[in-house]
Amino acid sequence: MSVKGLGMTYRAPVREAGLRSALRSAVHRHYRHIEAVSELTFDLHAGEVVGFVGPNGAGKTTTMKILSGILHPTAGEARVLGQIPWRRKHDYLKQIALVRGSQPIGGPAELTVMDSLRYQQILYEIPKPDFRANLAELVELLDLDSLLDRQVRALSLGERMRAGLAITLVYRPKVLFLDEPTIGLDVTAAAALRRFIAGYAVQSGATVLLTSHYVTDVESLCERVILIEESRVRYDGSFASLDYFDREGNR
Ligand SMILES: Nc1ncnc2c1ncn2[C@@H]1O[C@H](COP(=O)(O)OP(=O)(O)OP(=O)(O)O)[C@@H](O)[C@H]1O
Repeated sequence: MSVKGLGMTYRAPVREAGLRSALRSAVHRHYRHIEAVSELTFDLHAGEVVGFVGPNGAGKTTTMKILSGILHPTAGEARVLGQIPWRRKHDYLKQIALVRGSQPIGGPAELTVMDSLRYQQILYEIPKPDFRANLAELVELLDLDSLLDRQVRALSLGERMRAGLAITLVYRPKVLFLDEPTIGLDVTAAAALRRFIAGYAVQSGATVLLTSHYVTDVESLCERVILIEESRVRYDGSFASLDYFDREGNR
């Protein structure tokens, strides 16, 4: 994966409070430009697990959305698996995944976990034997047996995260963007998830870019860390030499 001079400026409408301002802004719209990501440059090698850290609003989620093809950047270049992410080629989307801890499962919440998994099988054209093998492995690693016939809407946050990972990983993405995977989880669930991610990365050889505000996640999973502050890369190196968490605490 290579990212060169990546930039993203959002154009957000500005509106003051009150009815008069609302009417005025319907006629004359004013916009504010927000530089979310600026001149971002880094390379990731295949199979690396890299931490992507920084304070709230630094631009981490925006970067992940660009690299997973959800957003079109306003500047710069990126190649992931030899492709330009925002072209959203079917072949590209089949090989990558973005999992957000705040929203681990997309799609209708009325479906059961098993239905959602089957839906992925169809969507990602996973051959039956592969689907069966991948599923069996994920069910065991994520302790999913009792969740398969449950509706997504009725799952707790921790259960939703486990199910969300299975739904994503069942198609074996080669590149995984994990955005705050342990957010809101209790200590035991977070530790189990970290063990799973570490094991999955080694066994699948997937490249993982992971954001987290928790030092334990980054320390236990990532030798290398990229620190982004105010939309720019401030540090790219070993976790051992990073002083961000000492300075900022577990944010
Ligand atoms: N859709 C949007 N429209 C306008 N501004 C946005 C939009 N999404 C994000 N931003 C702004 O872009 C900046 C970067 O946001 P982003 O979500 O990428 O940060 P982050 O590093 O992931 O933060 P956090 O740690 O809080 O999740 C912030 O100033 C945010 O307010």
